[in-house]
Amino acid sequence: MATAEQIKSLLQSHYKNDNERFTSIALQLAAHEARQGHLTIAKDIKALVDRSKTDGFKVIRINPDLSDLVLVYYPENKLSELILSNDVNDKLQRIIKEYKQRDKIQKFGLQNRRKILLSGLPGTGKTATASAISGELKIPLYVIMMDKLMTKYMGETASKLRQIFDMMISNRGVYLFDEFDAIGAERGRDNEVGEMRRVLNSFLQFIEQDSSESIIFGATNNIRILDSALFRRFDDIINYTLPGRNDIEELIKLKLSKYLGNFSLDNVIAAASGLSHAEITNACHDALKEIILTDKNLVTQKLLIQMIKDRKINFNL
Ligand SMILES: Nc1ncnc2c1ncn2[C@@H]1O[C@H](COP(=O)(O)OP(=O)(O)OP(=O)(O)O)[C@@H](O)[C@H]1O
Repeated sequence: MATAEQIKSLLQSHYKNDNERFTSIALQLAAHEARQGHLTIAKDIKALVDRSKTDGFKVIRINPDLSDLVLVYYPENKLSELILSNDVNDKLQRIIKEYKQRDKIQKFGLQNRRKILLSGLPGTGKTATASAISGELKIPLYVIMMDKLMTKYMGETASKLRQIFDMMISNRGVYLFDEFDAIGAERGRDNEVGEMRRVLNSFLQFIEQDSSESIIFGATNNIRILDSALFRRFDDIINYTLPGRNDIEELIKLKLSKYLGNFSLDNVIAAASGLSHAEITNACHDALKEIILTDKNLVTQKLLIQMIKDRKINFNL
């Protein structure tokens, strides 16, 4: 029989949504039963744990009040799939390292860095970063629907925000506030509407008080309009820039892999200069689709440049 202590630990990890701990206690239980000679029950517990690993922990309860405001994902992305500057990569690795060893850090009265502002032009990898961190840490990604929060729930935005911050405690995960400027615009700026000011003040208070284990990302294309009071509430600010020459080359090789023909990428890189990672990715996908539909094996220089130029024309770049 499981000890009362083990059952208590199982319940605690379940309520805290701590899958790693839950699994580890369940396996301890199986070992305990096996030592007692209860081999069938030990085998059953082990099989259940294995099954939950392959099925993934997909059953996550979200407060019904938030079900149309918070989307949940279980990404399997990795940071290595992103082309990032060394500086950005170092900062993200540090978030992962500190998160994984948060218990050790907390023993010294310190906190792992987990409130992060991502800033940069559209399509440079901010959302993809939140997804990759979630995949690396094997915790769910919760995306807050900012437009709904600010429009449909106008008048109750602050109380919804309160519920979202409560959820960070009960559902450990990566929380992404995309288009963060919707909340964070400077208090004096065009938000003479009292409600907007109240929302920002509430957010400042909630993020300051937050002591959950979740990772919070705010993402913005327009950091200059953010209220300066926000900056010190974040543990780090990470700046994303358009890809440089080497980044473009790496990105194209990553996206086209074995379908990239054997030619110098110099002219392609020149054509792609000024485009974001997302636009270059889309041009690569366009080129791939073209060779699939025309039964070709490799993407040529001419085709790739054409797809890049089409993107520039279509999107007026
Ligand atoms: N740095 C990157 N490395 C590799 N691929 C990238 C990178 N940035 C973007 N991409 C590709 O472009 C897609 C869209 O990018 P993403 O949504 O992360 O951009 P964003 O910075 O969040 O843009 P927005 O500000 O418009 O939300 C990604 O899913 C990925 O396929």
